[in-house]
Amino acid sequence: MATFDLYLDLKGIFENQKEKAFELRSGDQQDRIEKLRALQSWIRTNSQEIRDATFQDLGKPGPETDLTEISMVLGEISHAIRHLDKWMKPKTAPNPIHFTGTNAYVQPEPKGRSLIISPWNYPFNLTVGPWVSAIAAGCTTIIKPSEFSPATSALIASMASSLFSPAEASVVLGDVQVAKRLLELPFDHIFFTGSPGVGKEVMKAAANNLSSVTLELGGKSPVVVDANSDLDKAALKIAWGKSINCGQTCIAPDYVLVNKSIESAFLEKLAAAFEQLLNPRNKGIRASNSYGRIINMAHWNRLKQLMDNAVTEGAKITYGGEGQETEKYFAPTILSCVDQNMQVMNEELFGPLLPVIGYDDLDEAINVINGKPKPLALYVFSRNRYPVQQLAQKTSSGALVVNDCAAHFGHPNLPFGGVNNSGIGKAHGYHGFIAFSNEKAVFQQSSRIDLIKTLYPPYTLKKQKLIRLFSRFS
Ligand SMILES: NC(=O)c1ccc[n+]([C@@H]2O[C@H](COP(=O)([O-])OP(=O)(O)OC[C@H]3O[C@@H](n4cnc5c(N)ncnc54)[C@H](O)[C@@H]3O)[C@@H](O)[C@H]2O)c1
Repeated sequence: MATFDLYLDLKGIFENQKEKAFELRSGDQQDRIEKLRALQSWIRTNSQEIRDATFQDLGKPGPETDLTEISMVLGEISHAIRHLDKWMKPKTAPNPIHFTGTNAYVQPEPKGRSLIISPWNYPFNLTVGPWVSAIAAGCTTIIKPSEFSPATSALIASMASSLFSPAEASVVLGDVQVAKRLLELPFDHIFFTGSPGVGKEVMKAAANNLSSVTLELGGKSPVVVDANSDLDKAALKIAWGKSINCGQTCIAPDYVLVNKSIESAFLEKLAAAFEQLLNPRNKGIRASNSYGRIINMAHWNRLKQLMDNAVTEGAKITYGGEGQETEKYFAPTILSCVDQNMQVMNEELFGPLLPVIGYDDLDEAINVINGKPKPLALYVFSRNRYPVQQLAQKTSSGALVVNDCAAHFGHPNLPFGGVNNSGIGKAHGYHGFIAFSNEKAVFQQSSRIDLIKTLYPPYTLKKQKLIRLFSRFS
């Protein structure tokens, strides 16, 4: 397979996958497992190249790449290999009484030709992860990774070309224009990971062909810290969730709502937690080899402007606040005295800024959360059941995580995804497999007992009684 550049014939690449997509419908489990094993082996052999590429793109520390990019994808692959047999099997649909004698089951079949469009923040994980699901489901794939993480995107292109024919998997390198042109094609499924704004564009384009979509989007994921919580643990976990990839994580804690009775203690512990994680030898976080960089100057400037704007409007920087432009270094920064109307509370931060707002009553915190679009994740730290139950009942989010941050991403059996503005559809494990599969309903009438036939016209009195009887069992 060759790597494709900007203005090559995208339609040609798409057409070239038609026959293969048909061939893959045969549902050869062993064939899919062999492909997954080949991918697994390539990743294991080339893990240093992956580390180098993500370092080049985002200054990601090697161990962070191991944890959040490589091991996540390897986990996704081994989980798929282990469970593919079960996933591919038809699932019996139990018969109600009037279907007695029929055979009904759900047979997952590959949707066909799929498109994966991915972002720059976890450029390996969020491109190859969905691709694993597409392979497991038996789809062909065109992949458009982000233009803002060029080293990792190029590496993925070379991985694809060494493992697959272009008829099965093609990586198209390019920008928004390329993505838009790809979206004109009648894919059977589009798996998009990115911002809610672009997600809307993707869904509009998909509507022209009625292509199904999985939209893995972003937003503002809140954290609620209850008065009765383990503050040291909460601070450490929030600081970790925010410092990984410099906060450029879709499920990073975006802002914290903390009970006012513990607000000042929490602010101190949060600052101490950042120090513990990123500055243990007191040489400054900038010198830390455990902290990455902002993707580009446009995002660095966006974050600086957000921080300056908050300060101008009365927020206080209680920790951090410094940066270094040429290195694209931006310190983890805690903002207090934050107001709901500030810009930092009204757009996804996607960086190391962390506004902290005190609340008196849990309902106040719930109202803040419900005043914004439904988040991808909602975190709550508490020793009590009551606040957790209240948040579970009164708010909606892609995930509810209690006493931890971001850890749910790695759970192989949980669906990963948002709700409305934070996403449509789910990823990971079985849920990813299903995203790329059509759950075909198969219904086979019995040649011996056919109760359905007894309901056909003419509607004699006896048949009317029978219909009424059956409707009681429906
Ligand atoms: N839910 C998740 O799993 C998840 C994971 C990571 C990031 N995100 C979200 O992604 C966003 C950050 O990533 P980003 O800046 O790369 O997102 P983005 O939406 O700007 O870009 C994502 C991809 O879409 C392409 N694209 C951009 N504009 C397009 C358009 N008009 N039409 C078609 N394609 C277009 C880009 O080239 C890129 O490949 C954040 O909002 C973050 O929360 C979500």
